[in-house]
Amino acid sequence: MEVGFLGLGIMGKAMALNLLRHGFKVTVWNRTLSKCDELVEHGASIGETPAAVVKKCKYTIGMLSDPSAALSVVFDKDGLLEQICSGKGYIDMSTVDANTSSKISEAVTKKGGDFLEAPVSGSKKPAEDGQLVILAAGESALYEEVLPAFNVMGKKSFFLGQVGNGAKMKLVVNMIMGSMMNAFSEGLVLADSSGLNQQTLLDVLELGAIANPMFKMKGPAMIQNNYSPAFPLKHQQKDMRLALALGDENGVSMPVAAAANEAFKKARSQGLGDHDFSAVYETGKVPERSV
Ligand SMILES: NC(=O)C1=CN([C@@H]2O[C@H](COP(=O)(O)OP(=O)(O)OC[C@H]3O[C@@H](n4cnc5c(N)ncnc54)[C@H](OP(=O)(O)O)[C@@H]3O)[C@@H](O)[C@H]2O)C=CC1
Ligand SMILES: O=CC(=O)O
Repeated sequence: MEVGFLGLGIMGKAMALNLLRHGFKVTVWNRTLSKCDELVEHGASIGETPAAVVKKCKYTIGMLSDPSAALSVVFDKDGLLEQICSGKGYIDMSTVDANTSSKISEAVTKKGGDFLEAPVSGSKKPAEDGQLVILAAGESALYEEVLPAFNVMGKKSFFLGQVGNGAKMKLVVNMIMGSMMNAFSEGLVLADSSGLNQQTLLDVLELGAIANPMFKMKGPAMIQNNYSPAFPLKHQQKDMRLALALGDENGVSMPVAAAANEAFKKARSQGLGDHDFSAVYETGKVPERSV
């Protein structure tokens, strides 16, 4: 299967490499074109523009940072709309809101193409290991056609019905994750400030009812102040913002998520946006008390 891939950031690079490793022919494009070089070393071809990629490939996948990037590769000059047509499919795996996804879907289908949104749950390591959870919605025939690619990138794919449902599911999941990360950070600060050993807290958490892979993976790095980015904080804040907007649309009160969003915003204003989202821990630290 020949697949186009737009967006070679933390996730896109790992996902495209997995496709190459499993024998897919992959044509890649990235806004910063030099990021394509490593993929070319692994056998990928380069498309000079999103339109050039779509011209060459029956199926094209997008993995872009946010709604504005997702819209840009579709609607801007040399964007994929210039070449999408009947017989071709676009699969947007970026985390965006349902409204963005619907705009893209309408434009693609108006040109005769097929559209699927397919955001993913799972971070850098699951992307590298082909262990993502794929939350697809849109054209069901396209879903069936691209399952071989999903099976390489993920451990489980869900088909959730009409366009928008994948985006919403992803935002709900990440709203919960971002809120949990803030509770965890506050717990680490409270343990430290009240004279407890943070590693012992991690050991206790690991053995109890709220043990989870995120605490286990992020905790040891956080207490070492290591925030090497797997999931950039700026993207987590974008997801909180979009989830809160979804809450607004549906009249759902979300005070916990709203507080978490404020903490992520504060972290961004402190220059932590490109660090891992666990760097929100820094915002809660108690300054050295003067005696
Ligand atoms: N990292 C993670 O753990 C996870 C991330 N996600 C979601 O996946 C998506 C990608 O995340 P991730 O790979 O971490 O992000 P990165 O920030 O590492 O990569 C973002 C990508 O988007 C491109 N991009 C940004 N702005 C534009 C633009 N205006 N036009 C064209 N391309 C643009 C970047 O290009 P350039 O290289 O030129 O900057 C880059 O390829 C996001 O929606 C994120 O929320 C979902 C699950 C997990
Ligand atoms: O979107 C981030 C993730 O870890 O999932």
